[in-house]
Amino acid sequence: MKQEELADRLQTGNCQRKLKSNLKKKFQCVFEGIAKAGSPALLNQIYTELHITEGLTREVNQEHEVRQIETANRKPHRPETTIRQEDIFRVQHERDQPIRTVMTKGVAGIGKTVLTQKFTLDWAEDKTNQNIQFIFPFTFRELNVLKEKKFSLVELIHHFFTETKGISNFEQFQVLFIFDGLDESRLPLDFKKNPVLTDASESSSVDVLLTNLIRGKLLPSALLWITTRPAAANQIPEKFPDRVTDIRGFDDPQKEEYFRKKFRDEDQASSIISHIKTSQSLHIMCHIPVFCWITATVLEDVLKANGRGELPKTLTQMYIHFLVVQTKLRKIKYDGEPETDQHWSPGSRKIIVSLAKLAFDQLQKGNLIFYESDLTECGIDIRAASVYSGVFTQIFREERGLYQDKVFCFVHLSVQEFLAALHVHLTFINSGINLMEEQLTSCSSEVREDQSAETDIYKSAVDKALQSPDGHLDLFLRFLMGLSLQTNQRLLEGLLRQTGCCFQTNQETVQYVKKNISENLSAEKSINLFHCLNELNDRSLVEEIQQSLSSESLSAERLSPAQWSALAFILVSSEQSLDVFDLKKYSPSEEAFLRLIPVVKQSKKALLSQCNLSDRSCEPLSSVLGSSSSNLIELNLSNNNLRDSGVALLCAGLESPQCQLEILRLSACNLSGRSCHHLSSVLSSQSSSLSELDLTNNDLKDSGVNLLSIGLASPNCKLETVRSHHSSSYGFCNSEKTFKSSSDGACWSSVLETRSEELITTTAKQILDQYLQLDCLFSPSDSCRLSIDTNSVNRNLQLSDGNRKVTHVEEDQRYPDHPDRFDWCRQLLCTTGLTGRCYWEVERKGRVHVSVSYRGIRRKGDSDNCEFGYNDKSWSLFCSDGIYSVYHNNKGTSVRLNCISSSSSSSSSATSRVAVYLDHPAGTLSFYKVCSDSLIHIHTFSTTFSEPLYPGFGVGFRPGSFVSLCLV
Ligand SMILES: Nc1ncnc2c1ncn2[C@@H]1O[C@H](COP(=O)(O)OP(=O)(O)OP(=O)(O)O)[C@@H](O)[C@H]1O
Repeated sequence: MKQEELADRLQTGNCQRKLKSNLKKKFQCVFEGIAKAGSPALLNQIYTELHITEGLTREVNQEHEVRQIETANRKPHRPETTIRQEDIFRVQHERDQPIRTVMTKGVAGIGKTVLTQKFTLDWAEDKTNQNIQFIFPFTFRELNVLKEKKFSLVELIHHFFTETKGISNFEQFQVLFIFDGLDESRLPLDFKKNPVLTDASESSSVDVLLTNLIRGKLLPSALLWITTRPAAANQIPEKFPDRVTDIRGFDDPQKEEYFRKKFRDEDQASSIISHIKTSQSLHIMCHIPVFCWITATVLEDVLKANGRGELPKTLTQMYIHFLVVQTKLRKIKYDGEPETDQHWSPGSRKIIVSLAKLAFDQLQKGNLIFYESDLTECGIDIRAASVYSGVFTQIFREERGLYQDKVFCFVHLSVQEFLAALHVHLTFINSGINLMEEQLTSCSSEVREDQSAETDIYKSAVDKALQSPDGHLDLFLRFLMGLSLQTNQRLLEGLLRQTGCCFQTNQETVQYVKKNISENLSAEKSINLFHCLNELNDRSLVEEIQQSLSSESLSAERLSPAQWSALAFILVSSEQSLDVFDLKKYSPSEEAFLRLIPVVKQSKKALLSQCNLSDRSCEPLSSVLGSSSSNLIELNLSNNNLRDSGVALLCAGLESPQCQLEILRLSACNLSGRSCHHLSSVLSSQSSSLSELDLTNNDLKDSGVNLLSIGLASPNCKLETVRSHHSSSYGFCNSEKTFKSSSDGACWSSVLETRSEELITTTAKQILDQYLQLDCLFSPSDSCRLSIDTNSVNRNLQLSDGNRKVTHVEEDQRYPDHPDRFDWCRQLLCTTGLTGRCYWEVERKGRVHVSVSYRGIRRKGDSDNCEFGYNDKSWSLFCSDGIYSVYHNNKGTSVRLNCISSSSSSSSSATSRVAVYLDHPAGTLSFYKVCSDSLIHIHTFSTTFSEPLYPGFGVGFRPGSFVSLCLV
């Protein structure tokens, strides 16, 4: 080796060692606001793994066409990949292209900065990624300050990392640049206009250096890692990042791990964890690490006070508590005063008021690091600032800048955002000035004390936040909304002069936020406005989200996984009851289902029928069923292509001792007898709570029923109702058979009785035989006697036979006018709205509609809104001679009956019988043709009925057609 080369190597080694050593010093302690107080937290000790996933695509700033192609190409089954921190640049498969640029997105406080620090520390400690020779971690905060200056890339490196001054060419090394906090960037980053720069020794603005690094023109061999809050990600054109990752925060075990690491005392950690679990919203909120840290601080205080005081539920409440705790600590520590409820001394009030002003002024300007001059501008004396950072150690901090000059910042950006909102609020309360108006100088801001002035603040804050291209006012807006609630203001008593944001103002703000949601916003902006509604404690938040998704103003198709989890977070943390989860109200898709699993887990009843689910959904659903925190009691999975493989997965959860499920509907799930094997084992498991099982419209065959009966015969089986539908060799042609056990002596009793006896000798076949011999199709208690609502009968329908028969006639009948009367459609309704399980039969001749309808169906005129089956309020079977079609919401399907008996009455003069079985709670409506000894299944509607259903008939086609109610 030549001497020169050797010298170079030594030089490089030296620089690397020094850089590693300095980075180790810089990052081994994580500043959690306690550094000054004496016991810095070691990053390696507190670092808890985060859930990081590879984002499928960027969802922002895309051309319309590109979006369409991308949506079409997106493979729905592509599994979500979890990435470990140290593998952020590692390709998944050998054949994948190398990764040069990674963009990591994550909401405020999710741990982006800490993640980059941990990555760098592990490298500096020689643990990971040793193929990289130099890591240069930059923050946009620091780069903003150099906005006006000129550097070459090499000079910029030397400027921040003096250790590497001996190296003038980095091309020969594997270098990684980290740029943390793109959302904080004040550089224009104009990729269209900035000139191309390829020479690392040529001087230019920091902005040009950065755009060229990202373009790959400058130092193309270097790796780049950019982190950002999601709303600001669109500053980098989509084509540049080779990988986009999302930080999803802590999952439940990681939350616990965080608190166990933070509180070394096991008892203290356990009681903090169990405290958090008592509040659903707090527990959910803790998936964001910065909230874990704030919660830890707040709860430590709550526990000291023997658990007194209400737990914070919203973000604003959390930060208010945090501020109060800090003020209390300051009072005890520095003023030496005893702990009382009066923690706001004039001194602490003054400090917080000044810091809040500083926070707002600087946030407006986009500054997150402040110099002495910034502080003086805000009226803060520099000596006072040092004192503030010394006493409010967990709010404000003093650091040494590059040249050892003093710089200040808030301990976390979210704290600055909270205090900025507090300042806007305080200013209005104290002086009536609306700081959110366009001109921000106090002399030009109008002073208005009236109520509309207060609403104006919130409206203009919403406008401003929506205008911000990088979302830098998003969190601020959430806090401002939260502070408008009186309940929250009360928590700040002593700091705030009591105010009165009245209900009216609150409602107007809510309406304004909703109006904006309905306008075509980006997903990020909509989601932030949902957060705002949550802060405003708005009760219609859940419907608002459902409406946005179903009206496509928030396109379910284009939401990223992280955006879905934000929605799930908002839904779960909203105080609204989510007892019934109806997936169709959000988006009837597997994607939506998988993303909203936390909401499913919280609900008691999950309606997932006809939602395009496959066996892919069954594994996560199974783990919900098996989880001790799941509330699910009823699950409707009917009409999804789950197949046997799905049911097998589902059964693992059903067999779990934690599973509390009582009702399971698997009608038309493409199941064969194989599913029965698994279900049977669930039924015989001791812990199973299943009392109702619907397996209709599956091809179980005799062998399946046979297998099922083994479970049914188990002494552990708690099943009371099972519905199965099978074609069998026992003579039931494609018919549905309902077996119901109840104390009134219905069909299943014999099986159940047998079950309680000595079963060891009873074979499944015997049991099967027993119940197939039972000759009843429905429980007698289900049959119901209908009577016609005479006020609804159309004048061309004649009543006879004690009002049990209606016949189409030409001459008008003399019925009085009535609002309920169908004036044009030849229809009628029955008197009673049905909500349970009901069975009825009618005799018919000619072309008739046998229907059910909500009471609200239109009665006047000839529109689709009146006619059975042509609107969303009614479901109908149209029977002609030997022809059947079913209709709902203007969609018709004709049904072919394969049974021989179906052709027996095809003559137009013949009458025939139709049976209807409504299971309102299960959401099924079945029609049958009645043969002499059996029912022939025609069609089953599977849906969710939201109102009572009224049987009705349409006899509209030819005089002489009739419908007559039968006595069953
Ligand atoms: N992996 C982790 N383990 C333990 N604590 C963490 C972790 N990540 C973050 N934290 C805690 O959360 C706080 C906020 O994290 P961080 O500053 O990295 O968030 P961020 O995503 O960069 O936020 P912002 O977008 O607001 O800048 C940290 O100060 C630390 O207390």
